Order: sequence, then structure tokens, then C-alpha cells
Amino acid sequence: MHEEPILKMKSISKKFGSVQALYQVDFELYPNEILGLLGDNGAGKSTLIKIISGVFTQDEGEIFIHGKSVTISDPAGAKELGIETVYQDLALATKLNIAENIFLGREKMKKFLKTPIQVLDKKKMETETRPLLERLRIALDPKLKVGTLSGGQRQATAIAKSVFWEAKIIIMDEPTAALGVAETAKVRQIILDLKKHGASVILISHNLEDVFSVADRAIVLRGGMRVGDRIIKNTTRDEIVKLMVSGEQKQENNNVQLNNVTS
Ligand SMILES: Nc1ncnc2c1ncn2[C@@H]1O[C@H](COP(=O)(O)OP(=O)(O)OP(=O)(O)O)[C@@H](O)[C@H]1O
Repeated sequence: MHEEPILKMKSISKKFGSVQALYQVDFELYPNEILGLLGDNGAGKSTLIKIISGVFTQDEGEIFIHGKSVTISDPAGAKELGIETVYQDLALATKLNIAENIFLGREKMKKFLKTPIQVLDKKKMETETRPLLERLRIALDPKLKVGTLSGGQRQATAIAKSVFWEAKIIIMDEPTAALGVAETAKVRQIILDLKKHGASVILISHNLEDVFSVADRAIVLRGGMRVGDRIIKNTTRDEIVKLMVSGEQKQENNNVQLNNVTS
């Protein structure tokens, strides 16, 4: 791919005490791309996405959005840049309905003329949520309480929320963990729909089938370093597993850092 990345990270390093969680990691995400971020436990995946989503700040390295250098100092700053993260715990309010969750923190209020009274405009929130769910082919009534939904339906709600707020970059942390076969298939379809609607997705998953069924490309981390970058249609599950387990000993053409970096 030769177009400009929507997100580019250059030589990102992060230490926690004496633990080098990331070391000079380069990372790029292209417009309209689904990118799998893979690696064994402790490889540095969560640290990297937390830097992108403003939870952590890198010790070294630079981040560019559409070629422009940016500082992402907190999660609100990431949202302003169009970056939304769907964490494993989904951060939904189970006692509220789907529409109220979509608008959580950014509620629509009814205003009464000549009084300071404001109440939630539930009808408006539901009316705006309905076409959103239809667009993503999520067959759910916006009035359903999130507490009554299955794991897959909750995942769909969390994804719909990020779409509603026009995220350009959607980060998903293990979206199919703990889902059954049918629900996993539905979540994969929603991820493909996100791409159809113009978003770029970073997908962290231990499930290689997720990555092979939806992703265009995969970046592999190992021991805090980037050890592989593969176009999915040109690689195999075996090759990816080998990269995750032992990295690779030949220099790639895209600045992959090897374990024995000499600086
Ligand atoms: N807040 C923290 N404090 C101290 N060490 C941390 C912290 N977060 C991560 N680490 C360490 O940084 C390294 C990378 O961890 P990270 O969670 O990014 O890996 P991961 O690839 O997401 O792993 P997993 O798949 O197990 O979630 C690990 O050695 C981990 O113990």
C-alpha cells in the first residue's frame, strides 16, 4: 500500500519500571484497513493500543494522524482525533437501554421554553439509534435494556456507539472472546461493515480465525518489538504463529526491529 497512513507511530518505546513493554515500535494503519495486532501474552499489544487511545503516553517516539504530528494526552484527546476503543469490558450501562448507551455522556435533552428544566429526550435518542443499527445490520430494538442482551449483542452495541460518534479509527480488544460461534460470526460481519462504511479498525485477538476472516494485514509484536508485518492473503496461520512464538531473523523491508537491535 502506498497511500498515506491514517495513523503512523514512529519508534515508540515505553517502560514500566525496568520492564521494557515496547521498544522502538513502528506502526501504521491505512485508511479503510482492518489490521490485526497479534502477539503472545506480554508482547506489548495492550500497551500500544493504550498509547493510541490516550491511556498511556509513550516515553519515546512520535504519533502522526493523516501525516500531522499529534500528542494524545488523554482518552478525551483520542476521541477528539476520531479514535474510539471498544474494550473487552465494553463500558456499557446495563440498566440503560441501547439508545441511552449510544448517547451515554452525550445525552440529548428536551428543553422547555422559558424554563431551565431539562429532561432526557428518550424518543429522539431512540429515533436516531434505529437507522444506525439498521445501517450496521444489527437487528435490535433501541429500547432494549443492555442488561438483557447476549454478549454478542452487547459487543454490537459498543461498536455501534463508536460508529455513531464518527470514529475514523476503531480499536477492538478481543471482540470475540467469550462469544459463541453464531455471535462471533455476527461480530466479524459488523467489523467488515465498519470497513464498508469507511472506518479503519485495529483488531487485537488471540483468535487467529478472527484475523484471517476479516483482516487485510497483521502486525506481530514479540517481547515489545515489532517482528512481523504480513498481508493476510499472502501469509498462513503457521507463518503468523511462528512470528508470534519466535519472531523472524531476517530484516523486513519495512523497518521491523529485530530482537538483537544494535541501535
Ligand atoms: N501498568 C503496568 N505496569 C507494569 N508493567 C506493565 C503494565 N502494563 C503492562 N506491563 C508489562 O508490559 C509488558 C507488555 O504488556 P502488555 O499488556 O502490553 O502485553 P499484551 O501483548 O497486551 O499481553 P496480553 O495478551 O497478556 O494482554 C508485560 O511485560 C507487562 O507485564
